[in-house]
Amino acid sequence: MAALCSASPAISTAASLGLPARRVASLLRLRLRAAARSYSAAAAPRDAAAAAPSWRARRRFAASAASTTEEECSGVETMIPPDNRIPATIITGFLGSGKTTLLNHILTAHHGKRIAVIENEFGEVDIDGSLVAAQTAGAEDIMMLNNGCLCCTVRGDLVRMIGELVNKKKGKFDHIVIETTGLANPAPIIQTFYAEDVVFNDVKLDGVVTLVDAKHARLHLDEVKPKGIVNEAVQQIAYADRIIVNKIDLVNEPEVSSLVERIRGINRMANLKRAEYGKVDLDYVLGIGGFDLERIESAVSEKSQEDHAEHEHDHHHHEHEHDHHHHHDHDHDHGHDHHVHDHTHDPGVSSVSIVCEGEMDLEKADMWLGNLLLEHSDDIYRMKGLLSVSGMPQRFVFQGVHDIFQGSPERMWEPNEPRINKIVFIGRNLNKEELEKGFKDCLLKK
Ligand SMILES: Nc1nc2c(ncn2[C@@H]2O[C@H](COP(=O)(O)OP(=O)(O)OP(=O)(O)O)[C@@H](O)[C@H]2O)c(=O)[nH]1
Repeated sequence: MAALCSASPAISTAASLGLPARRVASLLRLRLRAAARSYSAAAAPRDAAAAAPSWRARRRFAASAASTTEEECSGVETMIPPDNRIPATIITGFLGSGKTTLLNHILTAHHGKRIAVIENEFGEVDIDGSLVAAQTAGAEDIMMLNNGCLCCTVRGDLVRMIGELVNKKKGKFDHIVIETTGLANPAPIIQTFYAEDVVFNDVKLDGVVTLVDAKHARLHLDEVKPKGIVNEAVQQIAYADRIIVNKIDLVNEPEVSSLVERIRGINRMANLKRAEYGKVDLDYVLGIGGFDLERIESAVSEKSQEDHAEHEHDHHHHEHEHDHHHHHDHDHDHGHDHHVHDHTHDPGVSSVSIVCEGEMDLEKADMWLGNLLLEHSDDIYRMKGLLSVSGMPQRFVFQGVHDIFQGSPERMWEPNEPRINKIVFIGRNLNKEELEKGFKDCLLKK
């Protein structure tokens, strides 16, 4: 097997490299194994300058996995190397949910960070007055993207702007905040951070913050779109690391709770807070490391444990709701098999978390994950996991966004620590039973 020789955890974007399907299939199968090998066989960079070329190398995982030989790798790496790139936060949320209000809160608060802002106002020529005020108050630089929506037409502009910021102003700001239009699907914006060298080498995605309008969100979430058209309100929640249910002054407590439950059905990985006028602690939205491997545990641990139990409840609840909304026109057997029902109707966007004890067979897990992503990467929006791999003294952590995959061994297992494997998926048409079976089939048989 060809080995990846990279100092950093491996990232692959096989499909985005435009490779033929068969080649992509074999490359995807190398993900876990190559990531594990790159870790154990390569030397850690000592500083940011040394780290820079390896970031490039690891994103080109698919290409280098095929061309690098095992003998070229040397040294032993014992931890995930530091990432000193400039963090960037994406603020998203439906029209009028409070994105600009949150941005102003960020810019006017005392946090000592110098923030550069990229604002995507669809079709608008000028920034609104409040933002100008905020600029005076705190923003290091405000750049406008106003020729279209970030998620479709202006990705090139975003890349150019980030490049410009980095080239001309590096050292003058500590954080980039990107406010998207209310109709943006965050996926292509997230992918920009991995797909473009200009961005990837100097800037890292810190997190996706999604504002949800407590008063109007349900309307947008329930909107049935024509086949093949994404519901942006759902997508924005699905990709979030942090969710702010905003404008709670406009609704009563039961309304908020039912909305929170609905949001949890879509995304169980994100933290969620309720707010008025976007007023949240700044460390809730900045410096969150939503895509950092070393923070995987917090995304998949207690929350997913506790969510796991809740999920069962939600699952029933949603199906019940679904039945009543869409099937008045035929008789409904409420006593029928739960699982059969699951397969006959589109469950939409949801989260699935799986926890199991035991040791994973790396070959099997690699094959399973490779095939899963090959067949379903369009539907798997985000994924995070922590594995106990047979023969590996460290915990193996990974995360992915569609076909982008990043994984690495992390800290050592403690002597008496239970060997638990956890994986959380957020995506469309997720089949929990199938995923659970596939994951558990990768366990080493005793
Ligand atoms: N009552 C109430 N109004 C709010 C709250 N947060 C924001 N608003 C108001 O809601 C309106 C829309 O807020 P914005 O921050 O402009 O929302 P946005 O998401 O940036 O809007 P678009 O850019 O048009 O998508 C403004 O008039 C805000 O003052 C809140 O918590 N409660």
